[in-house]
Formats: sequence, C-alpha cells, structure tokens
Amino acid sequence: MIRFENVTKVYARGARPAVDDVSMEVRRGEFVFLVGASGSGKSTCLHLILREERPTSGKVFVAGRDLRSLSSWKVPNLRRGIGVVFQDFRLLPNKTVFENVAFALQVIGKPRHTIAITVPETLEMVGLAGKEKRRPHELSGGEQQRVAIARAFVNRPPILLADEPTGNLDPTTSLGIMRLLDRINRTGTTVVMATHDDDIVNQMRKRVIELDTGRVVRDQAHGSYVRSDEETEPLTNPDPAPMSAPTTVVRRSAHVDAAAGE
Ligand SMILES: Nc1ncnc2c1ncn2[C@@H]1O[C@H](COP(=O)(O)OP(=O)(O)OP(=O)(O)O)[C@@H](O)[C@H]1O
Repeated sequence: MIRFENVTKVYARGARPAVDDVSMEVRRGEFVFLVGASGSGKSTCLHLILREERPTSGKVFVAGRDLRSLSSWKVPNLRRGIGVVFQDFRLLPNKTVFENVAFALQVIGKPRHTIAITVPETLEMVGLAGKEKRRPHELSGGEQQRVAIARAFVNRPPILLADEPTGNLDPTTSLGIMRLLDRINRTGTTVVMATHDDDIVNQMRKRVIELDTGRVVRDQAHGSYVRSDEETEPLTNPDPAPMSAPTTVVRRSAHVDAAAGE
C-alpha cells in the first residue's frame, strides 16, 4: 500500500537529512505507529506519502503509484484516497460539525443526496450523533478530534494518516480516539500514525517503526514504544489482514475497553 525505497529527504542544502535512506513497506490493512524523538522525521514521512514533499532521492509508492512520476494534476486524486488527522484538529471554526464533515465531500463534488446520507452515518460511527449542529468551540477536545476523524474518513479513503492525533488530549480521551482509529482500521483502512504517546503505543501493540535522526532503527510487529529486551520479536511478514492475530485482538481490546471506560 505504501512503500519507501531508499528515501532520503534533505530540506536545505547542507542540512542533515530529515529522512535518511529509509526503506519500509506498509501493507494494505495494517496499523503502524511511527515513533521517534522530535525531529526524527515522522512528519516528513507523512508529507512524502501525501506528496506535499518530494524525496531528494529514492522512491515513494502509494497504492501502486510511483509518486515521482505522478503528474501534478493527479496529486488531488492521490490525496482523495488519503485521510489525514492532525494534533490540532484543524476544523473550520464557523462551520457546524455537520458542515465540517460535509465540506470534505463537497470539495470533491459529491452530490447533495450522498452527503445527506453519508455525513450522519459517519458522525454516528465516530460517536457524535446528536451533535451535528454544534460548532467546534462547543465541543471537547476529544469530540473535536472525532469530527476531524469523521472528516478524514467520510470519503472512506483506503489510507488514514494521523500525525500526533492524541497530542492535545488526556489519556482517557486518547484511548477513546485510539479505539475509533482501531475500528476504522478494522474496516480495511491502512492506518499510519506518528506519535510520542508511549502509553497508547504500549497498549495497542501494533507494528512500530522507530526513526532516529531520519533512519529506521526498529521495525517491530506488536511493538512497544521503547524496545525492551523481552520484545525482540523480529518483524517477519506482517499479516495484512487486520484483527487476524488472536493474541493481539485480546490484548488490545482488553486494554482499550477497560481504560477507555466506554
Ligand atoms: N519544511 C521544512 N523545512 C526545513 N526543515 C524541515 C522542514 N520540516 C521539517 N524539517 C526538519 O526536518 C527534520 C525532521 O522533522 P519532522 O517534522 O519530520 O520530525 P518529527 O519526527 O515529525 O518531529 P516532531 O515529533 O517534533 O513532530 C527536523 O530537523 C526538522 O527541523
């Protein structure tokens, strides 16, 4: 679904690479955490997937497309297939919850009747039924992030990128958000999430790719935030089908359900 082949990104001549000879592959339906210290290159990887940045060398493939040879006029189509969620929600403050989500469909020309059906369905899925008419400032941080997730997912993109989506939220609210991203992943959507949230990574036990000054220093199935000696399980052929590893299902559900209190 997403493949980096020896990707290096240098922003300014003479600067050290933000991403340094990274090769990795994320398969359809996977859930992957990108972790690493501030400045290690996580957001740059997401920008490269969206073709908001271009590699200095190496190749990025998304859904079989080589982004190097993708013409500019096809970039909006690429991005249509990639939902994005940010730490700071980025909602339109003067629009209602419904309008914020509907806007994502309007800009890609979806007809009104489709919007009238899809938006309420998606708001229900993210747990915001009944709050359609509120404006962002009338919502909690967790609710605002749910709106942002609804907006990112309303078009059912095959890929969802999340850049620190729990960075502004308390631990319990964060778990609710993770539970939602997990549900979205179970629909078959590939999720790549950059995060510093060690609790979340430790509880979810998903694949972890760790960057250090732009280089991949760990790629581990069912990893924790920091590699520990007991968890040296190598990444071998991650199963592309989500929810298919029974131990993962039990551990993740138990943690998230208990802690989210939902
Ligand atoms: N647009 C840019 N122009 C120049 N340098 C940049 C740009 N964006 C990022 N960088 C640099 O690239 C490096 C990697 O940054 P990046 O934002 O990808 O890291 P990160 O791991 O996402 O960090 P954080 O966790 O703080 O968000 C940093 O040294 C940063 O200063």
